[in-house]
Amino acid sequence: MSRKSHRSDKTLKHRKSGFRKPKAADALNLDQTPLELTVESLGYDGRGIARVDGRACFIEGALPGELIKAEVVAANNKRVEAKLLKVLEPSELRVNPPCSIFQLCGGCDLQHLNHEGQLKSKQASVNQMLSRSLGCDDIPWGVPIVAKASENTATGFGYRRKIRLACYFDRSKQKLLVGFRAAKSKKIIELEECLVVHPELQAALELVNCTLNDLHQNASYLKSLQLFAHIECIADQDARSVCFRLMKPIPEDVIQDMVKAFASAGVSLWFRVGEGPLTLISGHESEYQLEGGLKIAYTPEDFLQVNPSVNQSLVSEVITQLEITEDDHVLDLFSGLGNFSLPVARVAKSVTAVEAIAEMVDKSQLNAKQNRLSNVNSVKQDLFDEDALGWLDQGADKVILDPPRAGAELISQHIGRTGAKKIAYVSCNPLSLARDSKEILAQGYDITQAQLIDMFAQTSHIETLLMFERKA
Ligand SMILES: C[S@@+](CC[C@H](N)C(=O)[O-])C[C@H]1O[C@@H](n2cnc3c(N)ncnc32)[C@H](O)[C@@H]1O
Repeated sequence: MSRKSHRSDKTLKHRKSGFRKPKAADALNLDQTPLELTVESLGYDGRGIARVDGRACFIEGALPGELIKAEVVAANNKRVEAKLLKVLEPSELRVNPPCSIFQLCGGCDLQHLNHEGQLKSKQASVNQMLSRSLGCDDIPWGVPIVAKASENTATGFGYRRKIRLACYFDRSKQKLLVGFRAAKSKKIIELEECLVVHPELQAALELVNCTLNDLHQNASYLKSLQLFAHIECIADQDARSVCFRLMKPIPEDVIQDMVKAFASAGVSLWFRVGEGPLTLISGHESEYQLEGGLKIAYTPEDFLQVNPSVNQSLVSEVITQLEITEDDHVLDLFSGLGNFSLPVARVAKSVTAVEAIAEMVDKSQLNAKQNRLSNVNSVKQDLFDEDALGWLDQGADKVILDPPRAGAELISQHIGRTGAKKIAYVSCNPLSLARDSKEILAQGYDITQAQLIDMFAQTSHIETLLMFERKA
């Protein structure tokens, strides 16, 4: 390809994304590029933000307080995108990323910032979004919710209990490549070691890699490997399981060899073939434990909070902050397998757990039964549907909201109908949290505390707990 045609491809790319390749003489005065910039803050996507000609300039890999040299790669009237060329004056919070594939892998994007800096920057980012949406600058921040100090997860590594691995059969190497997708690409980064995964999950990962490529090298086996779409691995101190998503069925002798290898390592084996059912091939359904001996059974495709130690701290914090008493009826919305409902039911008079996925509703009810809790009522309901408002009208003393990234807009607009004194909102998306908080305040509540939750250390993902109390 000639240099000319290469350039025109790039221009097209910028037009498609809403950005254009800036010209040297435009308002940005880009004949000065590379630019020297002072980074002001960290965006909620983990990129440093500086100002260029009054516009926000986003720079991957740059940290607040740093003086950097950067080259503009795209711009429009409101924003500029720049590539980091050199850090001239590093932040004192900058560290060498310990992972050898940090630059390639799309998994962690904040390993160059120390753990304390990650918490501070994430809090500043949520604070800015809430302040803007609510028109106030006095959000009452409490201490972040972190892993228990006694566990090795306190440093923000070795915590993750669930990952999805992509698969691709490389014909030239006659090998199944298993790993994470590269940043902004479909390329698979082969994964031998991942520093954020739980040690038990690391062991399961090694088993997957070795087993698949070492079982046989004959043509029929290699053909089977081409049918692997992706793999879910779940493991922590309580259980280990691996679920293979297959495009088509694979031969019985291959399955039997996999069963032997996984059974001898104590890992439960699951398959889902095409759109068929999730099937336990060998081993048993897993469960994780919460304080007080509570056991929550799950299958590999169920939603699980990824960081078990931080999850335990979060569950305890929600119960404490809600000040649940034995007289309380609690509404747990977006309740999953009962991660909050079950520990809350130990203290409260009753819990209504509402969740959209039928399998999880059934498991939540079963989990309650197996933990001898008779005061949990698990119901199936799409909480984005107007019908859901009927559950609010039944009333509650306390409410837990733990929605997916889209948030809980409809519920927030009508939350006052519950008459609840206190609400705990657990959010994995600061944007929908800021939007929904405005609705909750309009329903007659105040924010009494905000806490950052250290659920996703080393990555830019942000989890927040916001507590609301009904105005007197
Ligand atoms: C962030 S998870 C929280 C689950 C649970 N509270 C926990 O701690 O494990 C969000 C849950 O909301 C459920 N969900 C997603 N969309 C929903 C909807 N429209 N209505 C009800 N539940 C929904 C998901 O299936 C998932 O279980």
